[in-house]
Amino acid sequence: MNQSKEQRILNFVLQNAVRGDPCSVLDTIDKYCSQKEWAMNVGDEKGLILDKTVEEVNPSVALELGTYCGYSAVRIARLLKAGAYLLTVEFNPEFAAIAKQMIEFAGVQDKVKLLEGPSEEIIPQLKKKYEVDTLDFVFLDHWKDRYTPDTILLQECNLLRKGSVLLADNIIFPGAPEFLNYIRNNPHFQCTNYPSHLEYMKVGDAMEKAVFLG
Ligand SMILES: O=C(NCCCCCn1ccnc1)c1cc(-c2ccc(F)cc2)cc(O)c1O
Ligand SMILES: [Mg+2]
Repeated sequence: MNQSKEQRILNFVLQNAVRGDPCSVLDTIDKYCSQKEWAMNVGDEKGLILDKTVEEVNPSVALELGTYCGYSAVRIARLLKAGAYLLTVEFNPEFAAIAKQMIEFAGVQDKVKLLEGPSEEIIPQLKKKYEVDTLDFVFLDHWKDRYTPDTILLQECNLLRKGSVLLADNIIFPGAPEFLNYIRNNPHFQCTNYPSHLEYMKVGDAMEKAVFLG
């Protein structure tokens, strides 16, 4: 059975990156996806915006929606302080299996909990099943039409506190127009736009940061 693109990306990392070195895993994925096969990792350019936001927030508890191959989970986890952790949600079992191996190879598995399933089912379980109080940081990178309903769900489940930071990928391409309209017109959020480019391409894209005001 011929391999998936995601399996080829993982194999390239296993053969070319340095085990236990998150930066080498990120660089190797970026090399493969810019030179051989495009893939929907947040990438190196938008990755810098993600890095700066994570460093600014310095979260104790972070949530990622949309794990894919684990690139942004490794990117976020490598910056977390001792005792801090990332919960990452992936709907697709094949992607989750790849991401698990990627996260372990990078050596950040002790900081990352990979949750497999639909975000609308997992979010309501975070407090009781995963012992979350509130989330300091949320990275939205899953289905673009889920950004708004899941942001509403996070609020309904009391998972946000004054100062919680949301960062959303793909505001321009593929685009999340309904989310942009929702979040920018919501008095409970303070928004900032970060223009950038679609991963590995010259196409314009952007990230949107939204701080929950309580
Ligand atoms: O669809 C995207 N991500 C969601 C993937 C499925 C998430 C499944 N899931 C996980 C948890 N709950 C649900 C995405 C797409 C593109 C893109 C850009 C150009 C193009 F021509 C085609 C595609 C670029 C991204 O940066 C993206 O993030
Ligand atoms: Mg994305």
